[in-house]
Amino acid sequence: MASIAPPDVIRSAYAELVVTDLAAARWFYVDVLGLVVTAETDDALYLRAYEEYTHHSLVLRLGEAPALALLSYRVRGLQEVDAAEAYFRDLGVRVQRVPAGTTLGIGEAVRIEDPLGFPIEFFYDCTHVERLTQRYDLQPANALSRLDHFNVLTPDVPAAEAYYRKLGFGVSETIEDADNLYAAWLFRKQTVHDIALTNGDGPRLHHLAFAAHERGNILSTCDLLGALNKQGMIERGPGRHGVSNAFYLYVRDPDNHRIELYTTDYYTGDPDNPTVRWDVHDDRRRDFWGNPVVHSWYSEGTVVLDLDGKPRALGSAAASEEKVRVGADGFSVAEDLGEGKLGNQV
Ligand SMILES: O=C1C=CC(S(=O)(=O)O)=CC1(O)O
Ligand SMILES: [Fe+2]
Repeated sequence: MASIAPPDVIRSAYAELVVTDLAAARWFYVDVLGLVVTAETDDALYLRAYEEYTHHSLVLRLGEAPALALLSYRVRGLQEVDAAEAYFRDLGVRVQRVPAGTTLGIGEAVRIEDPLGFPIEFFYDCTHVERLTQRYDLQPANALSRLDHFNVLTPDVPAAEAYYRKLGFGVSETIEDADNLYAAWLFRKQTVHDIALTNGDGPRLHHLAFAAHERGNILSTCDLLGALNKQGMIERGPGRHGVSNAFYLYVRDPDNHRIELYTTDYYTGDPDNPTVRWDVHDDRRRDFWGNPVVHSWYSEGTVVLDLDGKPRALGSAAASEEKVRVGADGFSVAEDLGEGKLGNQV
């Protein structure tokens, strides 16, 4: 029997995070990160960045405990929502067809619990709102332009990569050695990724990333956090990634959700775009300048909910990048640490 074609995914479009204090979250995402409020209710905020004309790219919903409630991809038309329903019903995962307005501003959609354990949505129709690209009268120094990607923690990166390749995603970069594939970056839009797969206990969300136009926007967020004496919300960076080449900063929100600010990765749109394969022992892979990758960045993530809103149990990761190479700080494998010598010290 002919296999059923996957839906034509355009890009990672929005995420829904559960936050425990909506006012604190509003302060962080609106007053500090500069996202724009498209709509707000007693228990939810619908936010977008300055280049975005679709209703939102982030929903913050008040709840008991911090969690990821949904990762949502936009597809190329309503017929692709139908294709998603057929494809995933054939795949045998849990599928829900939800009516327009289930999420404010989003049309009819299909929601699944994907094979990796994540709550995923596919939609096309949505409410258009003012695109603020040239509203320089509104933009702060640290303005963000758009949602760029999701990064998820999963215990079996090879299986996850194969699943996303079958969905038509291209592989832009990997981190690997002879024994393991530790991480992979996959795309549908013509940049480095819409989804990154990070080796670790999962399913958990590692981070959501917003793109800025230039490094100065990101440095302005660093300055703002310092001025507010909230520099402790900076987890990693600023720095230059090896993978993706992007300039980056990772911050933790009041519920400890991880947000990356990200700029200047590269075009991946030609059909023969080559995959960049990093050796896990290359200390430039995670930070091109050799800055340390802090332990929390490898180990911490956000709980994921199923379609009934219940937290998913975690599977344990077989391999661990951190055990092989802590990352750009040059710590080498365990025996180097055992002798008290740093892998990169002469
Ligand atoms: O977006 C990203 C691009 C590169 C990296 S890495 O730390 O350079 O591997 C991490 C990341 O997945 O957040
Ligand atoms: Fe990222």
